[in-house]
Amino acid sequence: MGGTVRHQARADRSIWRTFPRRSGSGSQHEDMAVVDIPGSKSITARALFLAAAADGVTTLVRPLRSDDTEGFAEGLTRLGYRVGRTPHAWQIDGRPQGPAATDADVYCRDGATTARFLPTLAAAGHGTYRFDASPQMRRRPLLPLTRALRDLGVDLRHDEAEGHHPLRIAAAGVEGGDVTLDAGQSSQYLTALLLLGPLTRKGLRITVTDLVSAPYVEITLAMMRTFGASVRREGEVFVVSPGGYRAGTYAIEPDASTASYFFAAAALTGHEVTVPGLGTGALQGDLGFVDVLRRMGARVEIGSGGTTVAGTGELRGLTVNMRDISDTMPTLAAIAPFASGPVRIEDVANTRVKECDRLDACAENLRRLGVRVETGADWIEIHPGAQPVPGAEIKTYGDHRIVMSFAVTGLRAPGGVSFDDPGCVRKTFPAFHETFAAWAGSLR
Ligand SMILES: O=C(O)C1=C[C@@H](OP(=O)(O)O)[C@@H](O)[C@H](O)C1
Ligand SMILES: C=C(OP(=O)(O)O)C(=O)O
Repeated sequence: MGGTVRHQARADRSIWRTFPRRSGSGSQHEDMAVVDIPGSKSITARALFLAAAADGVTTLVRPLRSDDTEGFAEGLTRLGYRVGRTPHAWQIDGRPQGPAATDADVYCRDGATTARFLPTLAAAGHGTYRFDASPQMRRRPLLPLTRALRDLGVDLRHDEAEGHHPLRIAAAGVEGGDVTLDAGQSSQYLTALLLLGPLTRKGLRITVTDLVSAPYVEITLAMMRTFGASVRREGEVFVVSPGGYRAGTYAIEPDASTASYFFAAAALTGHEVTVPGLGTGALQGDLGFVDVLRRMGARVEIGSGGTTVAGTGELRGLTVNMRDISDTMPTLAAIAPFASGPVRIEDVANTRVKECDRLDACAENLRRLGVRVETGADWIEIHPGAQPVPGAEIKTYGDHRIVMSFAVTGLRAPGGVSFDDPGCVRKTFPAFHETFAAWAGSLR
């Protein structure tokens, strides 16, 4: 897709014209919307791994259908697993079959969950497996994980750059035992090892020296238990028992990081949005983004059936630590120019090793929008100015979150925003532009 998509403030029926006044309880908003958000990428990826590793046929209900998860499912097919699809469910047969089970080439596309989780599934098998990924994913690190796998006796070689794809594994099962891991750059290293634990002969005892994105590990632990594994945490040590996984039926909840764009847009424009299926009991830490919006002045209700965010006309500046929810850092950076004071986001060094260097990408695009911004090794500070934000072409760096975040900015920028690569949203939300434009257009 070329640079044809544009998200723009509406001059005729402006969605940012006036903010409803807050008074009393309940909703005073004329403008209400319910948005169905596609399934969680992180939960779909884990569910695919767990289903493949389980002892029978598993049905995944409402999996995310996007490039990352299609790539994960294709990877499983390459490794000899049967994946059946209907529009709303995928069925995975947990027994790899045919020659692919012992000799396979897997292409992980842009997906770090695929590129980091699938090699550990392969390591638990018996055969020769080669993994490669897109240029974007090849640049992203995985050395702490591959080092830990080698420490556990896995015969693993990086074919080109040490600690990066492509890599090959001559697998003969994993005995298990003690291993130490630094997950200060990515929690996905720890998730990959945890998922492997029940497939080893003796189980795993993983000592973690540092950890970012900790709520993603909670998702992993919860889902492993649902699939019948025994795992416990003793401070910095994670103890996983052998015994494999049980097949079953698993329903995927909506993606909380994706929902952040709609929540942020509501807070920014003074409208109200409800995302069903993502409420109390949700597994994903990124739902915590609504607490940031609440601190800024939005009204937030998290109920058993879903979450509602309503803009109040107030969008206060703040300082916030986003170590646990850093996928929503660009969402906050993109609405920060409209806050009443500076917005400082801290402890997000790992966002520099995502699909792109997100601190630099946010700073670059905010500057294109005429906004003053400063960055450091692990922080960004955005200074709203007195002038309106005119709009700009956004440099995406092939990063879906840069596109989806700055689409929100476009709702308040009279000149709107356009993108050099709008299609990169395919990674997690192929229908983003249509869905977002239709939703924004429905607001009065
Ligand atoms: O485990 C997961 O599904 C994810 C963990 C996070 O990555 P890091 O742990 O690398 O921060 C997050 O950014 C990514 O989108 C998904
Ligand atoms: C960082 C992300 O993806 P991943 O690490 O799974 O490729 C993301 O979706 O923002």
